[in-house]
Amino acid sequence: MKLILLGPPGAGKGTQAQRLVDKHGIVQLSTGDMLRAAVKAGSPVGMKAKDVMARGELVSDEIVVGIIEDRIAEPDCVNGFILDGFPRTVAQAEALDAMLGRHGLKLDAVIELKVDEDILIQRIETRVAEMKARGEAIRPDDNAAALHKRLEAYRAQTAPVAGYYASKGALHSVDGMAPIDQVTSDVAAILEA
Ligand SMILES: Nc1ncnc2c1ncn2[C@@H]1O[C@H](COP(=O)(O)OP(=O)(O)O)[C@@H](O)[C@H]1O
Repeated sequence: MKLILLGPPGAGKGTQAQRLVDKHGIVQLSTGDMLRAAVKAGSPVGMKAKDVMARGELVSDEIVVGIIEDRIAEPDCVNGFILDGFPRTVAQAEALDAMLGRHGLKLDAVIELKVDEDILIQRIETRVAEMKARGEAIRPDDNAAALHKRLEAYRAQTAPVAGYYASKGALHSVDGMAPIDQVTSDVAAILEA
């Protein structure tokens, strides 16, 4: 199964992706996680991405497309994957179509988690407070200024990606404001259809 989860920061993509991983035995490919790993490792990609990410802006399409193309060719992706945080621009979506075509792969579904914007800031603040309470490291972009930028980047660059898939008849929307288990069953219903 090959899926895309779309939605703004704080929409619950990570939570739902983890449940899909457990249920279907597929892998979660989060470009955010991969980029944070690259930053931590101090690789050339990480060095390019570090400051851009901390500001809450988007890393170049070229970098993330390259990362995803390498990753989907790895053996653990044979059962399928969930793309989380990618594609984040229409150019990335077009590059993904081309790369899937080259690998003879096809997406099963694109699922958008729809959430009111005012709730997002609140959710992320709660997440940060919980992580702090557990003594976990806070992401450098989980501060008010970067968060504002991330939402702005979402509106300007990523919201059009939903339109891109909608125009191909591939987009399914789920109410991301519903309780977590409800979102999970709404997603499951789409995948079973
Ligand atoms: N597909 C992508 N294209 C460009 N930049 C990306 C992409 N995925 C992740 N990033 C970078 O990593 C940061 C964190 O991404 P992510 O972990 O998905 O966070 P969130 O969805 O909570 O904003 C983004 O703000 C951006 O700088």
